[in-house]
Amino acid sequence: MLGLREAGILSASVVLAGGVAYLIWSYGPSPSREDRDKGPGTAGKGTGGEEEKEKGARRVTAYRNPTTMLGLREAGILSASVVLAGGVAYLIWSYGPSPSREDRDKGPGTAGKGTGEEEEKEKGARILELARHKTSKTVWETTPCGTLRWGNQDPIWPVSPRVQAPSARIQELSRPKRDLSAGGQWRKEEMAPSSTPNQRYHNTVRLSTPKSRNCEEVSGSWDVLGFLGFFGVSYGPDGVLGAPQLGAGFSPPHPGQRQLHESLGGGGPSGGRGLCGNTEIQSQRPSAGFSRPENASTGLQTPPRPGGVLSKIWAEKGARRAEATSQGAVIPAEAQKTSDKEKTSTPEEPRGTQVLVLGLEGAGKTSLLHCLSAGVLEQDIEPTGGFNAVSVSRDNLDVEFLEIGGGAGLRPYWQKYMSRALLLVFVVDSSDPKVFPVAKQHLMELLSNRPRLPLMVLANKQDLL
Ligand SMILES: Nc1nc2c(ncn2[C@@H]2O[C@H](COP(=O)(O)OP(=O)(O)OP(=O)(O)O)[C@@H](O)[C@H]2O)c(=O)[nH]1
Ligand SMILES: [Mg+2]
Repeated sequence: MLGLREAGILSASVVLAGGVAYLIWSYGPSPSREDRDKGPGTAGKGTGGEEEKEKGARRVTAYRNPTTMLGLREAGILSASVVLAGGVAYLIWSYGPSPSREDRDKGPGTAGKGTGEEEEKEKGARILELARHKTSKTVWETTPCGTLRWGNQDPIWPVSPRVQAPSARIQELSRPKRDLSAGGQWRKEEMAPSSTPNQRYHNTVRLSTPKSRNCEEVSGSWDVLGFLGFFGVSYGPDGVLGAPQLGAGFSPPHPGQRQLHESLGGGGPSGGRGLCGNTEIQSQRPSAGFSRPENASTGLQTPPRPGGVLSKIWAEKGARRAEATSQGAVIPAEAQKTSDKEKTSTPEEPRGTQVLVLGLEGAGKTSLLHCLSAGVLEQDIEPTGGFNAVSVSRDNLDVEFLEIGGGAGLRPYWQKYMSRALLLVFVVDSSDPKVFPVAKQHLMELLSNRPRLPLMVLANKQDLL
């Protein structure tokens, strides 16, 4: 009516609001060049019946989509609408992809119909495809190497045949460790710094096969009685430690050994050449092992030497056993009371069966216990952080060798164990004369409370002299 159709305005209306007339229109596709050439008034009318039909069909399609209707699709506007507010018409649109070059060449009105529909179809097909239920992927190859796979596969990494068949070393480690219960039990005990002697934390450890210098050729299995006898610890008739007795056939003492003995105030060297290094030991003391003796009534194959510490241990154990038998008590219960009795007993009367093994750090206390329990000298020994114990059991005799670490932080605990000791074995590294004064000082302090305690000074590491 207003002749605006040739300008591309599809519809227009006049609105009267607030006394003002507004002309509101919406754009449509521009008239074709032919229409413009034909002049105003010709466009939109059609040149023939077919053309009109075609335009009518196009219009129907265009009205379905506002952007198509307004002819804005070619400008990249996907949707648009006209809003009338406050008497003003606003054209609101949103941009979309620009028309392709082909669409632009084809001219306005052509884009958004042929190719747009195909595009829509394509998009719809894609959406349908994405929405379709996927079949589960059992194996997804994500790396070119093919070993790493993700998905519902069973093994992520192929199991190595080495794992499936354990090595000989693993099998060896998994085997039960040597059972030393026949001769002696090795107990590694850890002691908390604040603990008292009665508060121990036992942690029983079986010795594994040690990677160590083999002492079999020296001692076979050590006979603890022979061992102590060899080192010549003895009592006098009054119970006072007598002069050390040398085993027959021992080599003359080394000068360093004499120096150690004199430094410690002894009257003469004690002989011997170390724990596991003297072949003469074997000849002097053939091993009796830890096996049960034939004579179960005495418990010993040969009685200990009269006057020695072992004869005292033997006599004391025999007396206790007799006493326990008469009172109907069992020996272990009696042994439990020993510590209580010791508190009231005089220091000059040792009541325990504990051989206390003391000495400065690195002297060889743990090595001694190893030799006693396993008959071998362990080389990779860690410093003792608490204490170690070896129990040597025979029918009538249980002797516990108790080592307390020799580090400076543990030496204050030494004195606490002195009351239970039957014998003190003080181990000294005889290859290190520098430590002799310190060792002597500690030894004197220990003996100040138990001057009559039997003492054996073990000059260790003779092989290094
Ligand atoms: N050459 C030689 N080395 C020895 C001998 N006895 C012990 N050792 C070594 O001396 C080192 C210390 O021995 P340990 O038995 O740990 O000494 P320790 O007295 O228990 O020391 P702490 O536990 O720290 O108090 C270890 O490496 C032993 O292998 C010996 O007779 N000769
Ligand atoms: Mg030790």
